[in-house]
Amino acid sequence: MDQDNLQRAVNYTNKIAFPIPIKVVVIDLDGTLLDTAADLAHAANKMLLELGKPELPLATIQSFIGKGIQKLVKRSLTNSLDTEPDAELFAKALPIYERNYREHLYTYTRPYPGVVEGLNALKQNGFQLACITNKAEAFTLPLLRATNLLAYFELVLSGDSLPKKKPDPLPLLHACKYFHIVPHELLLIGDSLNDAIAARAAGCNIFCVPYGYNEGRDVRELDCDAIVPTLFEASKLIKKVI
Ligand SMILES: O=C(O)COP(=O)(O)O
Ligand SMILES: [Mg+2]
Repeated sequence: MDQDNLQRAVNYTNKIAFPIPIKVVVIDLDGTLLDTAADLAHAANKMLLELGKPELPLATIQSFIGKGIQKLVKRSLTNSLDTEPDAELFAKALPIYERNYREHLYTYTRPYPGVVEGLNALKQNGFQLACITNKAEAFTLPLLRATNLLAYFELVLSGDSLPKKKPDPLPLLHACKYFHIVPHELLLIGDSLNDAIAARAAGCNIFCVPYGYNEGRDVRELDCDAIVPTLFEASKLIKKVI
């Protein structure tokens, strides 16, 4: 299946029976609910400018999204995925980044096509909804509020809500306890390896969207149950169990 078709049709990557019986749907934020890359990149380039460093292209910064704000700052400072920046430089850069991001949190940020329709369909079909993101809570809640998405979610877990974030299974296992369900009754919908690894480690179902970030890699590399073009299409692949 080529990229264009991937954006249009469901790609069943796992030979399991659909619709999958599910009780709770957990949805990732950056790259799944909201297209946040332009505002995240704007703050990163403002930070680089203030530090006297060269700006980076949007596509490069987009590939740095996925493991939270601190990692995004480290990656932007070093222009690489895994190099540690000088500790002093990082300590100086982080508050600059946070200030710039706070000031332009939702200038360009919008829900992706099919998100609102998908959330409405999931609610109508009786699913309980949660949002689990690696984004810091100080940014998650204002963003969900500003885009009118907050009211859909009974539980919101951010990157700093618990001692560990995705790809660790802890946030998903925490959600299972919160909703009194077992992991296979939970479906995570995400855009990246952090979601896929966390879901598999927790024993949850996982769908991926092809329009997100995935740290710059092809979404077809991920171990997931289906690649769904929109949240609305995802809602047709699960059935509510009591
Ligand atoms: O904050 C990030 O880097 C990614 O956040 P996400 O888990 O919502 O994709
Ligand atoms: Mg994401």
